Amino acid sequence: MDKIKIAIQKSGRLYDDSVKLLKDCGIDLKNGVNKLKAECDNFPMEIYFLRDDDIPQYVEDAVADIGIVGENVFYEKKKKAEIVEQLGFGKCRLSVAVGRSEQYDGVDFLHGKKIATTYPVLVQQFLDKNSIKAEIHEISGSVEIAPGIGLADAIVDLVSSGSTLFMNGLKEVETVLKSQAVLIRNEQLGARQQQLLEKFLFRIRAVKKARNNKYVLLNAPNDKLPEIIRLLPGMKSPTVLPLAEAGWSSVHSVLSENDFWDIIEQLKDAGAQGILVVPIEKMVI
Ligand SMILES: Nc1ncnc2c1ncn2[C@@H]1O[C@H](COP(=O)(O)OP(=O)(O)OP(=O)(O)O)[C@@H](O)[C@H]1O
Ligand SMILES: O=P(O)(O)OC[C@H]1O[C@H](OP(=O)(O)OP(=O)(O)O)[C@H](O)[C@@H]1O
Ligand SMILES: [Mg+2]
Repeated sequence: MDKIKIAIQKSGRLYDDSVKLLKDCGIDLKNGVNKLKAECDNFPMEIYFLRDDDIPQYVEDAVADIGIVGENVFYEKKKKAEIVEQLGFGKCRLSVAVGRSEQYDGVDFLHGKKIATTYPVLVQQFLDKNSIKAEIHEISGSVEIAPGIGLADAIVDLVSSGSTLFMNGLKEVETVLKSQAVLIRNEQLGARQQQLLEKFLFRIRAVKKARNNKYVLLNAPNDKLPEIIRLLPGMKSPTVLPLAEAGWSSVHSVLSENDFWDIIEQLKDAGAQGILVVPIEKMVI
């Protein structure tokens, strides 16, 4: 086959960001409503829409060459596939939670307790690592309700804002795993699929870099330029262009999202004016 086959979630937390990533990579998928398979005009890729739990198995079996799935599911399923890239979305953590009124003072609390979860493998690993013996009660959803209805003493489930725990009278007490969406690949890709994966990865990295950076334009009096340039890393070094008004320049540069607010404040203090911040669509270094 001359195409690379990718499996993504059919609907749920990862669907929108997975489709957006493909689109930002310039891959136009033509999917009719409710279709479980999509093709693309402008990249040799076929897209399968699946339950996220099934994606690692499909990738191990080479039904799909690559897939997008949460690390939580990837490590729970223990299938033969390889993580190739962290994708920066679907960020959450797999955590232990107990009733808000419980007096929790360490993992020993879990000794002899009943723990409800959708992640028995990861929970067992966590218990073994901490030498805790507890009973794991596997359920397939609505885990947060378990302590309230007497089904379990604690739960292990995904948390991001914490509002589901809060609404169910629970508190988060331990982190079992930090997770985000990852791109996984079959371990024995054919030469053509490997080549297409590398092309796709090149685009993903350009999109990720662009998302993590901003393009900054500002005006500055020429006598302040040395200090302002010192604050700006740029891809190589900042661009400096003269303004129509004598004695002033326009400075252009790229700033990482993480350092952004700190550096903007310092730029203002150093005499920068009219600071504009613009999103970057793609970034290739
Ligand atoms: N609250 C959250 N915030 C961010 N990411 C999350 C959150 N909850 C889950 N995720 C991530 O998104 C993945 C899919 O979550 P979702 O709740 O859609 O799964 P699901 O109900 O099992 O879906 P499916 O129908 O495909 O089996 C999770 O495995 C996890 O990696
Ligand atoms: O900490 P929070 O921001 O509240 O998020 C946590 C919730 O999000 C996920 O469920 P989701 O809403 O995806 O529904 P699901 O249980 O049907 O998968 C997860 O299973 C938690 O229940
Ligand atoms: Mg699922």
